[in-house]
Amino acid sequence: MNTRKFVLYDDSDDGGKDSPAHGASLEKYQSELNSAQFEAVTTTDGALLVVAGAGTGKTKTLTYRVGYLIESGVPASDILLLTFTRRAAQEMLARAAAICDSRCSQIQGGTFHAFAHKLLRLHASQIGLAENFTVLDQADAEETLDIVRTALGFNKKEKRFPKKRTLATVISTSRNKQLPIELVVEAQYPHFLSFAEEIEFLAKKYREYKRANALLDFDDLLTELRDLFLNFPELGHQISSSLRYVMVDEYQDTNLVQAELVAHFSAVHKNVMAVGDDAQSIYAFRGANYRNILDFPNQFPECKLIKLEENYRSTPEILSLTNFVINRAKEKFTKTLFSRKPEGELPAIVSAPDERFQTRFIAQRILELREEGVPLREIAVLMRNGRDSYALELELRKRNIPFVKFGGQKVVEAAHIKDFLAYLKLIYNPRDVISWNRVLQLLEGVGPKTAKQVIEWVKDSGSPYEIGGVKMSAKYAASLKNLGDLLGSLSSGKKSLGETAAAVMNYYLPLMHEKYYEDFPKREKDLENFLNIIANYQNLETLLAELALDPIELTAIETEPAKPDEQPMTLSTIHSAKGLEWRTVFLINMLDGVLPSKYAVDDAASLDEELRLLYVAMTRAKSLLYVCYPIVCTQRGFEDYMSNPSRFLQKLPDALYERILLVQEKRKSPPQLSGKAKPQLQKKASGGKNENFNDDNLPF
Ligand SMILES: Nc1ncnc2c1ncn2[C@@H]1O[C@H](COP(=O)(O)OP(=O)(O)OP(=O)(O)O)[C@@H](O)[C@H]1O
Repeated sequence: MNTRKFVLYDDSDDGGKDSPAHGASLEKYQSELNSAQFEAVTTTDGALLVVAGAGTGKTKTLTYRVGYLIESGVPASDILLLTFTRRAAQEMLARAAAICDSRCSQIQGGTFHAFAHKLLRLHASQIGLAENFTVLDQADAEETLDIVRTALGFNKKEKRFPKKRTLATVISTSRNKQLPIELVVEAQYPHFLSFAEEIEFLAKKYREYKRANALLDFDDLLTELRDLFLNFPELGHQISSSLRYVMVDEYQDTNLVQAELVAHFSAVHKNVMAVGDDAQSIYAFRGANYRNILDFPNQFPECKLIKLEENYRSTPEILSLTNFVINRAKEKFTKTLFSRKPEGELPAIVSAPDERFQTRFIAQRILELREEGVPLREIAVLMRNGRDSYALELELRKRNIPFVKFGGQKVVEAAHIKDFLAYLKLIYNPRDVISWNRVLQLLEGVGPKTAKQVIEWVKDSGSPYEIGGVKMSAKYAASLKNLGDLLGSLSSGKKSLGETAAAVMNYYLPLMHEKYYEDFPKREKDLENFLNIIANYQNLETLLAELALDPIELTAIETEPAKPDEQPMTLSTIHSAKGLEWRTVFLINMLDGVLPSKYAVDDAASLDEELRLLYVAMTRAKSLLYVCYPIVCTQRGFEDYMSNPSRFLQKLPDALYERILLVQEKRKSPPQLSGKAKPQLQKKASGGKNENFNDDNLPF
């Protein structure tokens, strides 16, 4: 890595001030951690790499290390803990606070992007960034690319030019993997190779456009911060001096820029700990490089390595199956995970006649588990794609089973919320062209052409909210003036965030009524719930940044508030289930083409990543694991076809699992399924006959 260091102050003579004072009572740590975990917690100085398998206590180790450092007298603000999601950070800090005290919640941290955002805001003026820069979320970044693409006339090429989403992927991959655009196009979109030069040019123009309009996309947050360290060494030194202890979770999913940032953060004190599991690397598609974890000892030559191999999460039965599955990966780093937990039930493979049966099986089984005393919050249904659970969501609602969903559509992706947020974004940054485009086109009669004219005026104007003065046909004058007056009056900062949001809501509701007449009541309810969420944020800047950096799931506002005495169960994509655990896990739609994805089957490295994804999913289960697939699937709502169970389920040793067949019987006891017959479980030891089931195998 080409990193130049400019160490301007000499901190070497600090009398060992980095070492914690060891005021912590070691007994607590010794009794609750195994010896490897204890070593990882108490080895605070220097570089440390903790490589560990699933469920071996990485999170626990990090949490206890935070507690240990704080109890040893390290000020919370000197500690940086980087996690993969904000949720993970919040959970970890809450757990740390339970071990130690509330000081733990004061440590610095969050995701790489959020921490980078915080530092860039803080130092914007010093490094030549506009202070009110806007963070582009994924959708906004694509819109911006579209604007640039259209301005360059690339959308009018005779041959099909790549769409905005493809362009965004190519540009982002090239930046995250630090590869030339041409190589990325060749590897991922060879049919667009003839456009490589244009894409390169477009990427350059996109960069310029963002700079000119004070816009930063996600990748910029990381690279701008990296550049801060490279170009402003004194400032960089000041930042790393303040970070005495740096800890990074999920290191296997960092990309090259993130690895560079870790080196910069820890450049002064050199106390850096990375924790990760190469078998759980599932973000290569976003530029993550699991080799970072292998390179860590090279990056930090005096690095100590600690392995965690005792799995505390799962029963030996679940562990045997997951060990077998991950050992099929072509490229792997062998770890021998073992469990001392008492024996439990074999994991089950459930072949359902069709998707409806799969859904009914899961809903019914959840109710049974609840009857048996398993709290709903200890149950999760995991899936490859967010859309895989739509039918199940309906069924759960029908049966009044409360759930939250992670990894599905985000609040900010829903059209009406996007509209609503566009006003707030304009109040914050009146030069946000994408938001202007959106809100202008909500006005009656205003189409893309008129919106463009107004935007051109806004760009050149010193007082962008005064759009009422734009020379336009009289039919728009009043509505433009209204809009400009609203935004202008709310931009003064005199109103609280809640009051601002309420005023926007008042203005927007009649427009929403026009635009979404069909399902207006539902959308209105969404917005009301969204206003409640907004009430938790301190100000507009924090709200917009956090929504972009860590979007809220749509079901979080759609679902009825959970009963206070019963926390909901979880539906989640596998990617969003990372780091979490539940007593019972259902994995649905385990079909070839889904997991592994049809886009991955021709490439060994991609197949390995899919296998790791399955491994992550299965290792979330503590006691019960159900791997389900429908034998017959339906596409476009009416065409049935025979599916293939995932190739990863083939040739599994019989001793590692049992099969469950779903049998439909007339009910003797009171009906639960709206008077219809309900499917019964029929367990079958896998003993030798594990060929795929078809309708003939099913006893009905
Ligand atoms: N030393 C220990 N003694 C008892 N239980 C432990 C110990 N270490 C971890 N556990 C428990 O094991 C489970 C898994 O731990 P944790 O979530 O920290 O693992 P992890 O390595 O982060 O898992 P993954 O990477 O799979 O998400 C948790 O329920 C945790 O409380």
